[in-house]
Amino acid sequence: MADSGFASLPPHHPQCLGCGPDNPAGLQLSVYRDGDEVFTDLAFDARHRGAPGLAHGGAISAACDDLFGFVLYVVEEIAVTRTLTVEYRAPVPLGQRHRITARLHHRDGRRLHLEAAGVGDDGVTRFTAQALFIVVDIDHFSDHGTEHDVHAMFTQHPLRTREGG
Ligand SMILES: CCCCCCCC(=O)SCCNC(=O)CCNC(=O)[C@H](O)C(C)(C)COP(=O)(O)OP(=O)(O)OC[C@H]1O[C@@H](n2cnc3c(N)ncnc32)[C@H](O)[C@@H]1OP(=O)(O)O
Repeated sequence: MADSGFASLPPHHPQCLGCGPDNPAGLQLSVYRDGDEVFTDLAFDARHRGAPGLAHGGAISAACDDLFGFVLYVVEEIAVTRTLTVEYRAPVPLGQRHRITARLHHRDGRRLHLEAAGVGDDGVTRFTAQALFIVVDIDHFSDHGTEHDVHAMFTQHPLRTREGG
């Protein structure tokens, strides 16, 4: 459970693999904003198992990728992942809570350089991640989702489109 006093951020959409509350196969991240950073408190469970007792690297990567998608609320742009690098520094035990924090490192035109770290309640940093997101406009999504779903995703969110300002 996150500390009170931080702004809760809405999921990208209800079925999102990372943060959708209606996706039973998802991570169901609850994400908060703390100034220019976003964070989530996550304990991987049996659905995310890799080696016995340990979280799968793909699940850790998915958590980082989705959390980076919440930095967009800070940047106030729509962007998508072009590259994602995860450094697995130590095994992540199932059931052990980690706080994953993400932020914009710097921006270069359409390129958003992002960084994240996952730190256990015991203070151990078990993974870090860097990503390059590229700013896109809403048309990026409209070829694949229904018009209704795409507009619902963005009208609920304080994200600006490149065209919309
Ligand atoms: C609403 C948000 C939800 C968030 C959910 C969580 C995040 C996600 O999982 S998003 C889903 C996964 N990602 C995707 O599906 C993206 C798929 N890729 C694409 O659609 C395209 O490659 C896309 C849109 C990223 C970029 O394509 P395009 O718009 O043609 O850009 P492109 O011209 O190739 O590159 C844009 C700029 O980035 C630069 N660039 C591209 N790749 C790199 C790279 N690896 N390193 C450095 N620079 C790069 C280019 O040189 C270019 O620079 P400039 O503007 O100065 O010329």
